[in-house]
Amino acid sequence: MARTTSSSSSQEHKTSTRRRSSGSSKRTGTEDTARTRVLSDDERLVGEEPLWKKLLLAIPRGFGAAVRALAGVGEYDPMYRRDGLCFVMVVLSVLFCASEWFRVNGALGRFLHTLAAGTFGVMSVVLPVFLAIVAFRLMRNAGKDSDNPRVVTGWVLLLWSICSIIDAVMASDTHGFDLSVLENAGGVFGFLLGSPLAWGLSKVFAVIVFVIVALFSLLLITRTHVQDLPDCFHALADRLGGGADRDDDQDEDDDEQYPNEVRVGDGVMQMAEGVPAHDGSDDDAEAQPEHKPGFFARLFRRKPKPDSDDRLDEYAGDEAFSHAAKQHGEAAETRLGAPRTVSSGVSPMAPDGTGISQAVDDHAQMPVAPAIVPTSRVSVGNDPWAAIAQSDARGDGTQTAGATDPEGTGAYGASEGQTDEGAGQTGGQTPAEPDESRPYQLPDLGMLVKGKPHAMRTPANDNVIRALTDTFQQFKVDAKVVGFLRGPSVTQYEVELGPGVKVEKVTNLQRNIAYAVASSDVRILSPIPGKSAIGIEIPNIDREIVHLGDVLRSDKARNDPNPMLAGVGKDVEGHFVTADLTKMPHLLVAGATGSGKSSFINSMLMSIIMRATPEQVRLILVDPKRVELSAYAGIPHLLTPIITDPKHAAQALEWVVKEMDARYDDLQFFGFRNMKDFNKAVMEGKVHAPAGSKRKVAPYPYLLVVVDEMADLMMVAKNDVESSIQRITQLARAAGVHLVLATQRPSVDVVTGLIKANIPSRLAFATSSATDSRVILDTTGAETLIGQGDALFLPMGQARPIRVQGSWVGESEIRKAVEFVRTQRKPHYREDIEQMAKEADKHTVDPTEDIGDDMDVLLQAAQLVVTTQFGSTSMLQRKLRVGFAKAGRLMDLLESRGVVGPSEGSKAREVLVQPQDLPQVLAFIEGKTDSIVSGVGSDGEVDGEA
Ligand SMILES: Nc1ncnc2c1ncn2[C@@H]1O[C@H](COP(=O)(O)OP(=O)(O)OP(=O)(O)O)[C@@H](O)[C@H]1O
Repeated sequence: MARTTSSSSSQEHKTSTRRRSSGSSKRTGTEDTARTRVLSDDERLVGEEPLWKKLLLAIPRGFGAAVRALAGVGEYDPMYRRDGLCFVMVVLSVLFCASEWFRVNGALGRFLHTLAAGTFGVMSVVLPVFLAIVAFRLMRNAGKDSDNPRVVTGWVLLLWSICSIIDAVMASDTHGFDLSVLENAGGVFGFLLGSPLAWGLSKVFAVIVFVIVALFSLLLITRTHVQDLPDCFHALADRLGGGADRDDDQDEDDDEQYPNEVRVGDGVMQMAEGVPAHDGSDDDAEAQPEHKPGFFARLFRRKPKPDSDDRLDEYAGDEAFSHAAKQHGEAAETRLGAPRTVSSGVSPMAPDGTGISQAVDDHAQMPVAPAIVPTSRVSVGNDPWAAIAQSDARGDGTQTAGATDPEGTGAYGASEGQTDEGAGQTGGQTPAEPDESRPYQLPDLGMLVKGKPHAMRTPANDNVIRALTDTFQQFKVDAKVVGFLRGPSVTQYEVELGPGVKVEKVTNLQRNIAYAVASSDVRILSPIPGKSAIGIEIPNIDREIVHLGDVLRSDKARNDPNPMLAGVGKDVEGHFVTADLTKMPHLLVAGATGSGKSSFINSMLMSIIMRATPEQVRLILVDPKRVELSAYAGIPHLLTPIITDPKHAAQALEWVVKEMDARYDDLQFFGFRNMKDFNKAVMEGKVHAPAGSKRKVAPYPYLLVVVDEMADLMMVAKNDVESSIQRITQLARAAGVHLVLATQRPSVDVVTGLIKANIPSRLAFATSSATDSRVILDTTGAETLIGQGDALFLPMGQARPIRVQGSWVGESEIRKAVEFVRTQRKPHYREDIEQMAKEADKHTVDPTEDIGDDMDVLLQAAQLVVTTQFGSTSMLQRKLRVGFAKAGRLMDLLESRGVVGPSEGSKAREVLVQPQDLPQVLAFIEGKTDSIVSGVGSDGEVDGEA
């Protein structure tokens, strides 16, 4: 990234230098640069204009330039030109108002009347209004996206067709050109087409033609497409006939769209006992009638500019591989290669080398294929050095990571208009009032950024091969790099041993290799599975970004209609990796802070937004960090507003358990083993509601619950969360409910044995220690990952984790896609989830109620257990001098507060909090804080940081 930035800035520098040298040599550097920029802007503006416009404006521009030159005025602001034009139109409007409406009898008045009436006939009377409207429009709308040409063309066409109609009716009987007749008909303007058409076709047909043209011009003015006309008529009929019909339609639409949402009190089949009914009337906004701007409103309204909303051109979250510090300058890079070349004694490279770099160049020019980029094992052949020498001699073709393809951003503009609806939280952006009668459209994959083609070999790889070979030579190990596989972030070098050489001779060199390649993250695989060779994985210094768009556009993803498919990234061989979330069926994502968890969750959610309709997948997003998932606020896939309060999250999980049970009841009732079969049978019309029931049987959507930070939930309501997760994970697969749990604290108190046992698929990003890696993957390895999306992926059923570079999706892409879906449908939230949370809040009892008079002794017990990290009842008996029954009760109280785990028979209980958290624990037991981790207590006395 750093290199890309510096090279682009140096490029800019060169360009400006070139411009300077071609400009006036007398100017100072600063002036000159500024001048170059202004000129180039202006040139760019003129260059973008079509030829006809340039020709048309050549004379006025030339005149203006001459006046400015004479008056000594500098460059003008193009805005003034527009204002000037509007001003002239307003003045003309006033003049024609005087001549046409008040018929002022001066010479100018008469001249203007002759001019207007001669041109427009009797329509000259509307000329002042016409000019005023056009001036008003130009004043309010400017720029490329203003639609001015279309709207002004519409108005001119309307005027022309009316003039032509008048001409056809009133002047076509006079065969010939008679200005006095035309002045009282459609003027010269109408005569041009009106009379000829009336003469050649008959008056009636000419009029019909012009009426059609007039209607078309109205469509142009109102920016209405022909296909929208039925909607317009429908809306008009609604307005005239009252809202009753509309409400019925709305209900029907909702029934179709959310078929499983059983309404309260509509006599439908009840869900299992205790399951809150699926109340379809769950959206406040639904009470408000949909409002689409009317026909006349659109005649004059200002078109919202795509960039007039709150969106930025670029977001901080667009940047992949962000570094806290960047290196600048080229000297450092030059120095890097030089000493090693000398020390290794490798012969200098041939200056006319070809081959390798050529291959790299070819890749650079390769069109971006939507299919899987084939990666073949690059064979270095018998003599790798020749190739290296040649490639280095060329010294080009390096693919630097970090640069995004600006063209790939796609020209997807924001949809028109935004409202406050659906935000409801985090001050999120607001979607337009969606027209839900239209079929739902998935966002176009072209909206996502295209990455560079995968490079199979770069000079950086050759440098590493040289360093490896040097190391083997220096330590007199008979081993040779015979090939390598370049992935986006890591390359696996294949090393073959000479006869009789022990594998340990290479594995023992790990630290020396790390030193030689200047990377601490060297991983040695001995052997590479399925090969008699050792694999050495070394991070690429020129990492590639794996764009989610490329993963989703791959053949593999395109050919899979599964709405729950997530684009994970690329493996070390450069193959795209996708994951079927239904098969996971639950996924644990863990890694240290900054390792790429949130980026993965973004990619996963974006995969769903891009591929699944809200009818197919519904989401519950839990974001205790509050900012990570806020971009998704208001998407129609959401079942509840994004949950940020960990306590409410625990309630939502409970709701999921009930929903799942209800689904099970349904499956049982209809005799299906899982939701997939049930949905299939419903689609084929093989499932019918029992006779007498009004219920419509419809496919169930998948339900995906994403928790961005599990630790926060576990701290608040460990037992509830754990038991909900356990129940969901055990049963959810058949019911189409799937969990994705992420945490940056992969310690045993967060990722408990119970959770681990029930979540079979794991995705480990870089961890800070081998212990953390073991907690997630049951094996080490994640601690050697290089961060920023580098991950070990262990899907269910696979014995060994695969190394992947996670896919990246920028914030701008997320916002575009989110806006696209939000403008189509409103989210239909389930109120019962929120109700459960509210009721739980109401029922919150005094946290110290069950402790009674034992508070002091309980605090002592907590202190003992936490400081000794030993959860033994007999220890409490001894140290606190209490009986067995009391010690047992104290231990149960500690369990209910999440201090110790459940009883494990005669063994001591697991202690779930660390000694350093003792002050928070004591405050929590005393009821001063809401949770063991919360910083400030309910009465504000305790600071969790203490
Ligand atoms: N797949 C990726 N490709 C490129 N860069 C990435 C990728 N994933 C993460 N990064 C880089 O790493 C930074 C941190 O990533 P991210 O926010 O996903 O980490 P995190 O694990 O969620 O951290 P935290 O737990 O603190 O939220 C990103 O801003 C980005 O610069």
